[in-house]
Amino acid sequence: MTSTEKKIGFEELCKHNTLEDLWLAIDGIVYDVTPFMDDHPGGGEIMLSAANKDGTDDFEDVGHSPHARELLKKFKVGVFEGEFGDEAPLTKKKKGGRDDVSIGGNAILGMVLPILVLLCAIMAYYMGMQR
Ligand code: HEM
Repeated sequence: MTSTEKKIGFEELCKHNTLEDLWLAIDGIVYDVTPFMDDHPGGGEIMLSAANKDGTDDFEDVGHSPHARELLKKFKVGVFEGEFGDEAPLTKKKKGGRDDVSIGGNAILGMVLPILVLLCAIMAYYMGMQR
């Protein structure tokens, strides 16, 4: 690594997460694999799954050949700096908001109501038999 190398953080990495513009962070190096999209033997789409994160495991899990590793070198744009986040900053969604609570409430109501109806039906049946 030299000091003139471009340093790329998580936020910048996540700005390039489409089929038309894709950067991957593999082993601490960031690669602009956009020109390779159409030529990738595994297809372009599969490389998208390694966007917005440390793509090292995805790359290694496939067992890429030394030829693939050699090819990778020419797409280098810089080195990754900092921490990887859980989600892409631009697509981050709020979790645990009021909507979540109301969805959970409805789900419970949807389960409890049929059980109550069933219990009432069973009680009514037995009360009818005792007469
Ligand atoms: C990290 C995301 C990536 C995933 C998930 C991925 C997945 C795959 C898969 C599934 C294959 C097998 C295709 C088949 O035979 O059906 C493959 C092959 C290949 N990939 Fe990738 N790939 C990724 C990134 C890359 C990158 C960045 C390069 C190079 C720039 C690359 C170069 C190759 C090459 C040359 C092959 C042919 C087999 C070999 O030489 O290993 N891949 N990849």
